Amino acid sequence: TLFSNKKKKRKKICYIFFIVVNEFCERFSYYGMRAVLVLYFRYFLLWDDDLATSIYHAFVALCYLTPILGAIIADSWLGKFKTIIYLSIVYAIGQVTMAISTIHDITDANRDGTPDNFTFHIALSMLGLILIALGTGGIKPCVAAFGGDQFQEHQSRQLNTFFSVFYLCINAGSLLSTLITPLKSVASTLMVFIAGSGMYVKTDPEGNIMWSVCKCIGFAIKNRFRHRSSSYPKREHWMDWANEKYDKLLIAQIKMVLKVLFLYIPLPMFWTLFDQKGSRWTLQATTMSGDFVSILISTVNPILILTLVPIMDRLIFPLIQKCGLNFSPLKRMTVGMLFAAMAFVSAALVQIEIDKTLPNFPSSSESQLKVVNTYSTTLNVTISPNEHLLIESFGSSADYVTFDHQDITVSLNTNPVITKAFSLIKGGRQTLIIPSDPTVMYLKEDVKSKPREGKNAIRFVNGYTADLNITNLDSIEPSATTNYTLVNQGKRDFVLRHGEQWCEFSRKFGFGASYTFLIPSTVFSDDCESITEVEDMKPNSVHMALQIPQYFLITTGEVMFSVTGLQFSYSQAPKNMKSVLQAGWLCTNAVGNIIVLIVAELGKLPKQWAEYLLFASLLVAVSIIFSIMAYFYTYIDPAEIEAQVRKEQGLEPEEMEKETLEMEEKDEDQKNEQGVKQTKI
Ligand SMILES: NCC(=O)N[C@@H](CCC(=O)O)C(=O)O
Repeated sequence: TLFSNKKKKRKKICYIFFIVVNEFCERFSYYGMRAVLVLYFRYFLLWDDDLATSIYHAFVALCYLTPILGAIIADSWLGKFKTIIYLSIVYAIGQVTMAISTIHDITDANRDGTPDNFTFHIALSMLGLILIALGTGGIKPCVAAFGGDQFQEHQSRQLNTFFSVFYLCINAGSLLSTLITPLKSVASTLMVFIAGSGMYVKTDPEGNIMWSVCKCIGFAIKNRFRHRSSSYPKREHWMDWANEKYDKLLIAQIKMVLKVLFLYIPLPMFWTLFDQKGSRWTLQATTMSGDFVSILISTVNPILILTLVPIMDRLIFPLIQKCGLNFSPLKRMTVGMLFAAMAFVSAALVQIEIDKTLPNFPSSSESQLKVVNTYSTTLNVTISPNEHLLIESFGSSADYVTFDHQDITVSLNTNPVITKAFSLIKGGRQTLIIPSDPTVMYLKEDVKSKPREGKNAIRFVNGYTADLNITNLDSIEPSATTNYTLVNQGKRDFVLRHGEQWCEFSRKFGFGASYTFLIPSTVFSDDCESITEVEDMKPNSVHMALQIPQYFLITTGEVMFSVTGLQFSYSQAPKNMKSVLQAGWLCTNAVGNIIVLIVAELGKLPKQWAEYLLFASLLVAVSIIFSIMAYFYTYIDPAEIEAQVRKEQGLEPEEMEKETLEMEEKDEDQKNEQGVKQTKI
């Protein structure tokens, strides 16, 4: 017995391996593609930030809504195994379609590097994304439930370990996806999964279960309405009004599912906060300094998951249990929510620090102006009605001057005095450039927010007497100013050229600054030494390491909330509705994403830290509601309830046989475990 049990255990580990490796490959492909999706929208399809972000979130939401479809197909029609195979093929076709949509040569007839027919590329990429959402979402609830199906009812400890390992694989896949291309993994997902085919425990679909569930619920509601008069005796549960027509077992199963789905109502709020990691927190990082921005953003969550899941599973949870505390799944989920709320409090504190260092940007009714003087002498600049600035040659005003009106008149103390009227941009920042010929002074628009991704915005004013060529920029005419170019942090070299003359200058950049470089007429004679720099926006000074606590807190919350939620959804679902409940669980994630979309559309509170605190408070309120709901929830053993109902109905011999077999196996396992313990002693 000992030998055969060991063999069985090894076999189980082997086919569980196929399932978790399958999940690893699938997540690897999904996250790999997702990581470059916004960049594809921005730089290939040339969409603006808002559209790119909205379509990105809509895609993520769709990926978490399609599980309903996958679950219906699996539980009612194909079974989980075939659903995973078929939808993986859909997924692979989606990835290939997406890959084809990125080949600009297909429509680039004039070979200028940009597609000629954007509609074709947009249509193809949208088709690809829909297929990927169908594939990834469709197989996701089935893989988790299918993995769970490989365990028997008495193996709850192993089942919990499975879900932890499953979650580890999700995050290992997402971590590695940042390093290797996603396409290859779709094929390997399928191959790995099919390789284990002969070993899996495959439960058969039980007819169109979702349709039966809907009809049964519909009948219960109709019947209840028909018997609304107080002369009819009340029933224990409103679903009992379906008793007249439907099987007691189906009614009992629906009651179990509805009970859990009701509990899910407050859960999207967790995902609303969680999903802002990729939006608000990423934006926060762009206003901070530190050279690990992209690595931090894409890898810190999976790295922490890989570390925290084993620590929680092997150390923290057993320790809590040893202290005699009952840390039930629903309590863990509540604590997980509180951790996420703390993460947002931490984000708010970091934001307050950042705000102290941010420039004072104009409000929507204000205008800001700075003056740059490239005239040969110091100038006295008067801006009506009462602003007086003394500006050295090749210097600038100390900071921006804020106006609550747009029409200004500028006077220079030249001989004769030069006066010119300007109209400023409402809510904008501008620089008044005074060139070597001050009569042609002009306004140039400045950046009014921190440059993207911690980059630096730079531009040049040509005070030289002829056209100049600067590395990577178009030629600049005398007295003109270039538009801003974004440069990365670190040392950058620029070569200035006019005909045969040239000189080179280097500059070390930090993060998120903006500069205007003033090129004097002597630039070639002093080898670029005389180029002066005007700091339009200071570099970021709050270090990105300050974001680590918020990432740590939210990931701790995720481990408590999400891993437990997965296990809970599986263990509380009746056998024929395991994938449906997994899909319900994933839908909480979809709703969370949709809320993020709405919040992004509605705009922000004037102060970002206040928005973070608002979200933290909302989640605390929701977790209180959830803990009250959880208090009234009684954990069930779906198999036991099903067996009881069957018993009441009179068991069929076939089922009785199956159950006896399972009981015998359970006994065998227990005896074996005791045997192993005795041998160890
Ligand atoms: N760390 C992110 C992560 O693991 N995300 C999961 C979502 C889990 C869930 O919704 O239950 C994933 O990508 O599968």
